[in-house]
Amino acid sequence: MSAEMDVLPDVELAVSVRDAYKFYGSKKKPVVVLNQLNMTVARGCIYGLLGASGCGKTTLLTCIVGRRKLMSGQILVLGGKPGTPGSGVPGPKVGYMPQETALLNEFTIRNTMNYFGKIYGMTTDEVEDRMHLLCGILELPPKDTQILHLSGGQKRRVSLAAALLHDPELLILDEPTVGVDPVLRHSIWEYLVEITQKQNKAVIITTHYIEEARQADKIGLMREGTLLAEDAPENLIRKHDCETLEDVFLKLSRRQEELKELGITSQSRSPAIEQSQGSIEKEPLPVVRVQDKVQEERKKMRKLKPTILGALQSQLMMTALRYYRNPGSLYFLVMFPILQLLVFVYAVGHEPRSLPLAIVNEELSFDNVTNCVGLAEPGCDPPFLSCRLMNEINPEQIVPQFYLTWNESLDAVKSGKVKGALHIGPNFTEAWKERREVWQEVSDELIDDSEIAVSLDMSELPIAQFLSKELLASYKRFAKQLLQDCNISARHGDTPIQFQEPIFGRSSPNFTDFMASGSILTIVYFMSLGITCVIMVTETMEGIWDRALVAGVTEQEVLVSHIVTQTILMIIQVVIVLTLSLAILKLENEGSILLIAVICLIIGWFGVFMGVLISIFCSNINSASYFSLGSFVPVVFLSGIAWPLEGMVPALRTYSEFLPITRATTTLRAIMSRGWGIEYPDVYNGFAYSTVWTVIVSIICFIGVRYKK
Ligand SMILES: Nc1ncnc2c1ncn2[C@@H]1O[C@H](COP(=O)(O)OP(=O)(O)OP(=O)(O)O)[C@@H](O)[C@H]1O
Repeated sequence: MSAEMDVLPDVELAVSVRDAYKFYGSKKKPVVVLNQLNMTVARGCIYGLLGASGCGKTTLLTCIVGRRKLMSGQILVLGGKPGTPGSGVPGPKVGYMPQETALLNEFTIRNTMNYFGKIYGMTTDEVEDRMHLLCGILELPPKDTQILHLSGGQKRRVSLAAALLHDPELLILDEPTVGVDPVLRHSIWEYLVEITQKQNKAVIITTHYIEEARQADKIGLMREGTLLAEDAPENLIRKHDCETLEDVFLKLSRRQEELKELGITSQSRSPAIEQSQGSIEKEPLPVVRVQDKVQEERKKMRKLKPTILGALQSQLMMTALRYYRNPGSLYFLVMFPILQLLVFVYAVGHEPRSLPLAIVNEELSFDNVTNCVGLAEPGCDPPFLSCRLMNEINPEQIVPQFYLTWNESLDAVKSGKVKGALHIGPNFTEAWKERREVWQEVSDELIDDSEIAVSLDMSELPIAQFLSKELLASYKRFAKQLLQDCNISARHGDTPIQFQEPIFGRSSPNFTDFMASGSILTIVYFMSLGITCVIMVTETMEGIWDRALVAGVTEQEVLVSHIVTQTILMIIQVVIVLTLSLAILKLENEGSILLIAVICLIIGWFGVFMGVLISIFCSNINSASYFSLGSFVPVVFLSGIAWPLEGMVPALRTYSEFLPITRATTTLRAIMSRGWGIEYPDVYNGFAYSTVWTVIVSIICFIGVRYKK
């Protein structure tokens, strides 16, 4: 058989498949789907491909349109090998209606036709003319009806119209009449007969209605990856002495089983497969003239050439309509970055407030303890110094809860009622006075009496640290004031380390400033990644991606159109995030807004390409979501966004510093907090690293997109 392929292809053959072999899975455990299959489809012929579910029909059709490759064997379509330059397949020569409707719910019928028309390179007028014709033939609802509101059968007809839109030479229809009522099914067949007979086009059609296939000129009966027979329906019925095609199929299936039991594989008996040789003898079918306009239309159609511009226009139109008709998505696009930023700014990094602290003041009776009102007298010799100390505690930050004994206060800490306990002994004031007088010879006992014991719940580190800081500050204020009142320099009460005005940042920095740069980049990165990934996986699942490729646009061209569209969305989000964080929330920024915007855009692009990469390897939304969500925690914790890199285990730190978001975070922090420009290594390193990473991932995407599932 393959020798036949070496001679010049028969120009009257629309499709010729020889010894097609294909399996899914690994070489070790192959699931053979096409097994030395031969098939011949002439021009001017309707070829009905029949077979049980799962026998490999769709796989065969996708190989014919060039979307899948055979492991061995050959396919010629309209004289060329699908997928080779100049073959025109995939391309406008072929019209493909996949099994799934492959339509966008957000579109109207008109939008759908314009979308595919633009991909094919048709003008708006050409699309309008063809749409008008096809709407009549396929009895489509009004053109401005949204796909979402169509029934299953109506959607299939719109999908069929999309396959017919550009008037292709070869039509490949995977179950076009499912869910279509008998009357309309009849008129669809009439139309197919019309275009094959009058325009010499070829149609390959799969259907589950075996008797419907009697209207085909030739039938291929497929089972377990091979064709059991291939001939005109009447010939098959006559040859096998059956009454219906169904009987023929059952008879041939039984024979295949018997041959299998005898150990005769399809490969060894391939030449014996029943095929009609030479031209197809066909009974003239009772053709009802649908419309002679078809002929005129065809003359009007010029040679179409899909372009990247057309793909881009379609992509932009699709994205705009998706957001217009889906307010939820628009909300996600605009409001999510705003919400995320607001949550970050108002929830992270601020000093804790209203922390309950158990206080045991043995200097006072319990009644007096609860309020030191009137007891915190000024001067060098006040009666209750402990009340002076209490007054220094900021009640907005620390809420005192008074206890009688130290044990009771410790129990309160253990039971979680308070965050810590503070103890002032009965001789506190006396001890302080004595300390002041006998400064040189202070005994241990005196030091004990003047000490304030504090016991904290250290399980919540930030709170414990904050309480320690606040209590130390309160003590300092108390000590300094007392010294001042006693005419001693307040500086004696200070620690000998004096912190001057900071070189960068604020005197009392908060964690929000530290995390701001990383949070801005994380929001930009994950929003870009998420949106790109979801849109690309959805399009693949909806069959839109495949349809665009069958129309003749390359994977790379579709990818470029996606990247341009996603870039527009990403720029919108960067503008939102930066306006909110810098202009409205006024996060600390000492640097150039241009540099901030550029690093955000680079990370946004990195997110877009990572989204593309995930969509290449994940064939459904679930796995893509798991992948995206799973990468969130490592990115946040490894990039030094939440904790300084200096605090990481050394090996992990080396690895983290290699990551693009880590460098970009350091860069953005340097720009925003220190006002550094591009001349500083911390700044240009981040730009260089994230750019190189983005370029590497984009190259992988452009190569890998060919293998997109
Ligand atoms: N991408 C894939 N990976 C692995 N197996 C696959 C893949 N696509 C299809 N198969 C398997 O290959 C076999 C043939 O599938 P195919 O879709 O070609 O059958 P079909 O005849 O078109 O079925 P139906 O009439 O139900 O659409 C099935 O067993 C299917 O599970």
